[in-house]
Amino acid sequence: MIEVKGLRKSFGEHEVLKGIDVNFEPGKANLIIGRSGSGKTVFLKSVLGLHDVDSGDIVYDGRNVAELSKDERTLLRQEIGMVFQGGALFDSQTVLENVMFPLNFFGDMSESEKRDRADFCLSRVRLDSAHNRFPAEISGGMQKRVAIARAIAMNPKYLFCDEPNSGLDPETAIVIDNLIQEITEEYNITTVINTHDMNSVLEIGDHVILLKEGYRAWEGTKDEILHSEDEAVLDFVFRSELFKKVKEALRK
Ligand SMILES: Nc1ncnc2c1ncn2[C@@H]1O[C@H](COP(=O)(O)OP(=O)(O)OP(=O)(O)O)[C@@H](O)[C@H]1O
Repeated sequence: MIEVKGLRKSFGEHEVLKGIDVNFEPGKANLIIGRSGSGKTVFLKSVLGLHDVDSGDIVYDGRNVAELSKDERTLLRQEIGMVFQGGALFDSQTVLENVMFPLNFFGDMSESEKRDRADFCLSRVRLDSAHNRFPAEISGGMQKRVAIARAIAMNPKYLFCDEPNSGLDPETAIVIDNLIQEITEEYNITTVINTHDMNSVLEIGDHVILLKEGYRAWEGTKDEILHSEDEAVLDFVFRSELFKKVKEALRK
């Protein structure tokens, strides 16, 4: 579990996160939603330790990040997988090499163990036939699968995904959402996903956190969001035509 308590983060005079409290449980897809500029990326980066925060606590299974030594932070870092926007694969490396990258960097496996692990992760994301191709030679959906395979290579306890669906058609986006959820449940990972995509909320929103102007404006499940009459939820939800239709149908 990841506990976030009273998280505040400013850039100069601009306070972006205004005291956020939230817990992320393992085995669940925890979704952060909110308008552009509401602070989703700053929040994700703050929890990941990529931003120094002004105040608040970030606790990974009892380990308060602020109190960890440099070595303990390095160990924690190895327990975290990340899927960045756009996949962020290395263009000059093959699919297999991309997945082996964290194993080369952190692990102490032999070459054949690393290959076996990368093979396993690629087959787990149902990508068995692209090992020797380069990212530019495969589709956007396949690139996301490679990014997920790389993120789970080190068997992470925590998985962070920043807009994992960006640039994908709706059908492929749902496949990727379901894959992330399956992996989250199967390995009991604490997964946190930033998303703009209301389809994702309907598909995999076990725990949804709505950020608004740096506050946690609402928190609940995908089913609760559909029935919520909360002002912040309505304000956000009714920007999505799909969601608007679903909600109006439920009201009838
Ligand atoms: N490094 C930075 N320096 C100064 N301001 C920043 C920095 N990073 C983010 N901000 C500001 O913080 C606010 C929240 O940005 P953030 O990127 O977290 O929004 P977001 O909800 O992720 O938006 P989007 O959905 O468009 O990605 C914005 O006003 C942004 O300008």
